[in-house]
Order: sequence, then structure tokens, then C-alpha cells
Amino acid sequence: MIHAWSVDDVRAAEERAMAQLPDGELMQRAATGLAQVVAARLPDDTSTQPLVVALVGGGNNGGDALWALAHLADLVGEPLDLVAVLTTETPHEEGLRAARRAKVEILDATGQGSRGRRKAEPQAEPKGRAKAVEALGVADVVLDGVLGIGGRPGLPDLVTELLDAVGDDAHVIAVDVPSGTDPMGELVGGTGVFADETVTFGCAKPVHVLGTAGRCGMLTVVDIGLDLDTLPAAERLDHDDVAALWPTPGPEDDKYSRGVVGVVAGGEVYTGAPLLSVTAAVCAGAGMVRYVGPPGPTQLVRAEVPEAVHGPGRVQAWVVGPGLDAHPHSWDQLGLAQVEAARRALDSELPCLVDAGGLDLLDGPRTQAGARTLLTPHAGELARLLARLDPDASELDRAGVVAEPLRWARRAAELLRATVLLKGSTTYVVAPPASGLAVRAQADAPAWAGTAGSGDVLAGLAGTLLAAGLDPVDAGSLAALVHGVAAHDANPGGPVRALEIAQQVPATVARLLARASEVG
Ligand SMILES: NC(=O)C1=CN([C@@H]2O[C@H](COP(=O)(O)OP(=O)(O)OC[C@H]3O[C@@H](n4cnc5c(N)ncnc54)[C@H](O)[C@@H]3O)[C@@H](O)[C@H]2O)[C@@H](O)CC1
Ligand SMILES: Nc1ncnc2c1ncn2[C@@H]1O[C@H](COP(=O)(O)OP(=O)(O)O)[C@@H](O)[C@H]1O
Ligand SMILES: [K+]
Repeated sequence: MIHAWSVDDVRAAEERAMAQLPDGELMQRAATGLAQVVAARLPDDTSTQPLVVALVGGGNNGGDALWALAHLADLVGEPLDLVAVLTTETPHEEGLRAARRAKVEILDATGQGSRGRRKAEPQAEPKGRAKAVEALGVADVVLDGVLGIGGRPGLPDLVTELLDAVGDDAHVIAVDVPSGTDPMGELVGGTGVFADETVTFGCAKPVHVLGTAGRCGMLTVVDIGLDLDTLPAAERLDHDDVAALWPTPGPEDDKYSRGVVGVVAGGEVYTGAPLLSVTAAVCAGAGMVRYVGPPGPTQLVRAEVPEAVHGPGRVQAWVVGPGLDAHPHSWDQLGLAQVEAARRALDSELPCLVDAGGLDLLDGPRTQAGARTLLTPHAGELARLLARLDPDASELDRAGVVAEPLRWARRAAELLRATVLLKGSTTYVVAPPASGLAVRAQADAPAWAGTAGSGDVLAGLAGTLLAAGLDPVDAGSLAALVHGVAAHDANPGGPVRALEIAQQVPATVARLLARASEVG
């Protein structure tokens, strides 16, 4: 599992560490670690002299980059071209002195007239920007040291212009965080560096695991001796976590102890969703799957999934809503009966996963306070839910949720006292804020997984884990991981249909469980 700490907690840990250490020691540790990574990324081909160019901003992030260039000169035995491109008129002073001492070429890209420079005042480096653009175009490694954890989302125009000049072949390393992104990972999108690799210090930050993670590339954490004494703010499960969390049956188990999952899904119109959810639940290893629905989908499930049982009965957790019409016509007796079955499940004290049409039945928290609840909307469904229930979000639309996924998932979790799994290329799992639990974010699925019915499969998978006794955060994040990996395994690099994701789950789970014995 990757754990990430909030910017405030990191700053507090840095202060504690700095109080015990000589001045500047923490930055030296960061810059030395950064220089070692850069040295390892230099091209093997020794026929040309490697060129490393750092974009340098005005804070300590720029200081890290300048010191890293200075250390690189010592670290690498071979001759190196090292260039610092200043994007600020006030770079880190000691870092700049160290870089100059190490014979790093300093280019001032701020240009005449920018940031209060008087027109009559001569430019320090008249061709600084032009030379910077040229160097960036042919650099082997580009260090992004413009903004770190003190950065606000968005980039100055000058930096955007310089980034545009970076050659396609350059290996871009973000120092601590990709500049322009929100270090807390709350705001997704906007301008910002897309790095091949991010070298961060002390611990991961939310930007590295949330929806902004795609901008970070490979993540390397340099140990600078921080002591994080608070709980993480964000987490991501990795493949090695599956064995510890997946409910693996023992010799004493039987179908009931493993968990019966009930599925109240579909109706006479949407017959496919129940089939997908039930198949996924069976393939995820539910002790038993009980389907509750009208004759049409029941016949289909009977024909395609002989393992399922039918009609009301005892379960350990309910999946409510895939393909459910929450507002059937008054003459549609079968539809009304299905809504009643869904309401009974929601009113029970049992764990419930609520998806799609089931979300339309919620007017507030479930009546049984404390009943475990996992809501699984996509961005459009979350926007609709909040616009209906939260007077402060009456204008919210899908785009609003996509821009600030965490904010709105958290809002729904608070309002409905439920864990919210927000689906998308990054899937967020957010417990009610009062729980203090870290946000989980998974991005394991290929974009091919965004196909009709894929969410119904996820519902069956996560419902099975709830029935096996996992809490909603573990059930949701583990299901998202396995769903994503199964989508990949079913047809690596190509399209996949939802049913194949479900059918791939047994082999994918077996493969992920086997890692534990390989690793252990
Ligand atoms: N505190 C420490 O001892 C250590 C800090 N380290 C480095 O220090 C960094 C944090 O340094 P700082 O706190 O100086 O912050 P930054 O280096 O992130 O710079 C923040 C500065 O940029 C400005 N700024 C923020 N967003 C902007 C935007 N969108 N456009 C233009 N200007 C913007 C701010 O007003 C502020 O002046 C870390 O990310 C890390 O790289 C490391 O050296 C480890 C040790
Ligand atoms: N671009 C994407 N990359 C990876 N996974 C995606 C992407 N878009 C959607 N998904 C995943 O596909 C599934 C779609 O679910 P949903 O929108 O509920 O579809 P449906 O209602 O048709 O079943 C979710 O698990 C979601 O996380
Ligand atoms: K940076």
C-alpha cells in the first residue's frame, strides 16, 4: 500500500526534523537523493556529453533543483552539461551560489519587462530565454523544480512556454511534485507538468496517489528522515495487498460462512445488469448469490448462472440498484415490486452496496444508523445525487464532479453517512469525514474498462467482499483493484466486454493471491 501524508503534516514533520538538524541538512538530503536518481537516468551512450537542464522556481523546490545540479557535477565522473533555467528573479540564494561554484550554466529566462523589471534596465542574460528554449529541446533529462508543495495549481505563462520547448525524448523528472498540480490532489486537470518520474522527499503526498497521479509518472521516495506521526491522508492499494485482504476460505468454511450476497437489480427492461452483477459475484467467490427480481431477468440468470439462487431470503450483504428503475409507472406491478425489494434491503441493518437506480431511492442516510453502506456512483450519478439532496450543490453537474472528485465524494459521504466509491479512470473510495480514514484511490483499469456493464460487474464484486465481512473502504478499493486488473488480464492492450471482466476475476484473483507465496 502506498501511504500519502497531507502537506500540513509533511511541513510539521519537516519542522520537527529541522529542529534536530544543522541548517540546510534536510535540503541537502533531498538534493543528494535527487542527484542520485538523475545520475541513474543519464543515457548509457557515452559518445555525446549528457545534458541536464533544470527549471528553477523561487521557493525551496527550486533550491532542491539547484543543489541537485551542484551535486551531480561531483557525483558523475564523466563530463556533463548542466544548465539551470531561472524562471524567477529571486531563486534560492545558496542553491544558486552552489550551482555557480559547480560551473552550472545559469540562464535567466525571466526576460526583459517581466515581473517588475524596468524597461531601461539591461537584462542579466540577454539571450537567456532563447538559450533556455534551445537547451530544453535537446536535454536528456529535464528537472522540474518550479513549484513544490508550496505550489498552487496552475503555471505562470513563462513556465508553460518553457515546458512546450522540452524535447519529446527528454526524461522529465518532477522535483517533489509536478509543478502546476495541486499538491493535495484535490483539483484534477488544469495546466501542469506531465512527468516521466517524480522524486519526492520523506513520503508520498496526496498528489502522487489521487487523480493527479497520472502526471507524476514513476514515483521514487527519497528518505530524508522525516518522522510522520499522523495518519495518512490518502492511500493506494497495490497488487501485494490483495493476499492480505482477499477473503480466502479455510477448511472450516462453508457457503454460509463465506457470505451470501443478495442482488436486487434490473427489471423487465434492464435484464443485462443483474446477469453481470450476479456473474461477477459468483466469479468473485461468494459463498452463494441470491437474485431478487421479476421473471424476465430471473429466467436469464437461471439460464446463464446456474449457481445463483432466486427470491427473497437470508443474505449477509445486498447489492441494490444495477439496472433498477427507481420510478416505474404506477401500472407496472413488477417494477413496483422490485422497488419495494430494494427499499426493504436499504431499510435492513445489513451491509448494502447501492449503485445506479438504487441511488435514486436514497433521500438521506439509511434508517438503520451504522449499517455498513457503500455507494458506487459514477461522476454523473454523483452530481445528480448531490444536486437533488444538497441545497448547496443544486447546480452541480458531471464536469464539476470530474474537476473536484474528492470534494464531492466527501460531501456525499458526509451527507449520507456512507462510504462513497466514485468510479472513473481513478476510482476514489471515501469514508465519511468523521471516520478520519484515509481516502483510497485506485487506477488499475485500462481505459477499455469504461464500457457499458462494467460498473455492474464492479458492484457484484464489491458486494461479495461486503458479504464476506470486509468494511466498505476495503471492499470498495479491493474490488476496484481486482476489477481493473481483471479488465487488463482479460485482453491485455485491447477491448474488453464487461462479461469478460467478470469471467476473468477467478484467474486474476488466483494470480494476485499467488504473489503472496512468491513474495513471502
Ligand atoms: N522545508 C524543507 O526543509 C524542505 C523542503 N523541500 C523542498 O521545498 C519545497 C517546498 O518549498 P516552498 O515552501 O518554498 O514552496 P515551493 O518551492 O513550492 O514554492 C512556493 C512559492 O511559489 C509561489 N507559487 C505558488 N504557486 C504558484 C503558482 N501557481 N504560480 C506562481 N507562483 C506560485 C508561492 O507564492 C511561493 O512563493 C518542497 O516541495 C521540497 O521540494 C526539500 O528540500 C526538503 C526539505
Ligand atoms: N477511462 C477509464 N479508465 C479506466 N476505467 C474506467 C474508465 N472509465 C470508466 N472506468 C471504469 O468502468 C466502470 C464503469 O462503470 P459505470 O459507469 O457504472 O458503467 P455501467 O453503468 O455501464 O456499468 C467503472 O468501474 C469505472 O471505474
Ligand atoms: K516541481
